[in-house]
Amino acid sequence: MLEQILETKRKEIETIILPPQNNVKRISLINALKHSKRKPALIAEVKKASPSKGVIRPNFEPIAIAKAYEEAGAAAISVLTDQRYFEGHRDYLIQVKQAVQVPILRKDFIIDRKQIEESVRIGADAVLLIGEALEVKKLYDLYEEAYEKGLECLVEVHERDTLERILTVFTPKLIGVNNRNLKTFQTSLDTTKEMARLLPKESLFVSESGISSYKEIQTVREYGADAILVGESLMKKENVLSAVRELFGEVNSFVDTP
Ligand SMILES: O=C(O)c1ccccc1NCC(=O)[C@H](O)[C@H](O)COP(=O)(O)O
Repeated sequence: MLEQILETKRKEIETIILPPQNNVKRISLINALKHSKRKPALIAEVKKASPSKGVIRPNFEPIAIAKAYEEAGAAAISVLTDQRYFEGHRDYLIQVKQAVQVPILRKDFIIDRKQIEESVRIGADAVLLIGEALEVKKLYDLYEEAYEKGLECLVEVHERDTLERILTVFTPKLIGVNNRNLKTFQTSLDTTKEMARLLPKESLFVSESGISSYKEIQTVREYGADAILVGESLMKKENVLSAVRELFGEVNSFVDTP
């Protein structure tokens, strides 16, 4: 599946028309995660659909969702901008950035400098770089390019080998361990557990995907996660504000009937 997505991206890059520079105040994702009141800090995802689940949220209103996430105490918001597989759009990120004060992560398949420039112009604060999608040298070049342009990077890994390869070249400031197997789409928090002990102490650590309960939050916290990235389980709930509170064990999910 990843190869299929990347093939689509390679073709799309040719067609990207860079929008004019959007004058926005850049906010540090890393600082927001470090200083979050919620522990682990929450990166809440604006996600309409996915290759594994199809449409998750038919009634999709990115601005309203983002504002609710912010009100619920999310430290940052992740916006999927891939159109083909996630029904996202770069315009959603532009709109969300204007509507909230928390940092915005552009969640897409970044494989080229042109996408970094595009991310700057649409107002992203950080971009995702996926270890399995890039040669380490290329990943490092994009990482440097992003930082030079004022963006931070979440360097995501799914497999131990990928992490080990990256760490021979550099130490990312922010590392995401993705619990989703890219071949089967199954999620397992064991991935977080297994990778946690390999992570450099100086990197901030995000556990991504497949988190849907307070118990699971406690589990990844025990494994050492500083932050979590959650999409589907929040997007499936009509009221995302109370969905965040439920996820963090603050309100009961049961509604009493008379
Ligand atoms: O979500 C998918 O099905 C997917 C499939 C293939 C590549 C990436 C995919 N998701 C991107 C993400 O990493 C997630 O949207 C993010 O971590 C949130 O995960 P979840 O809470 O499970 O929606």
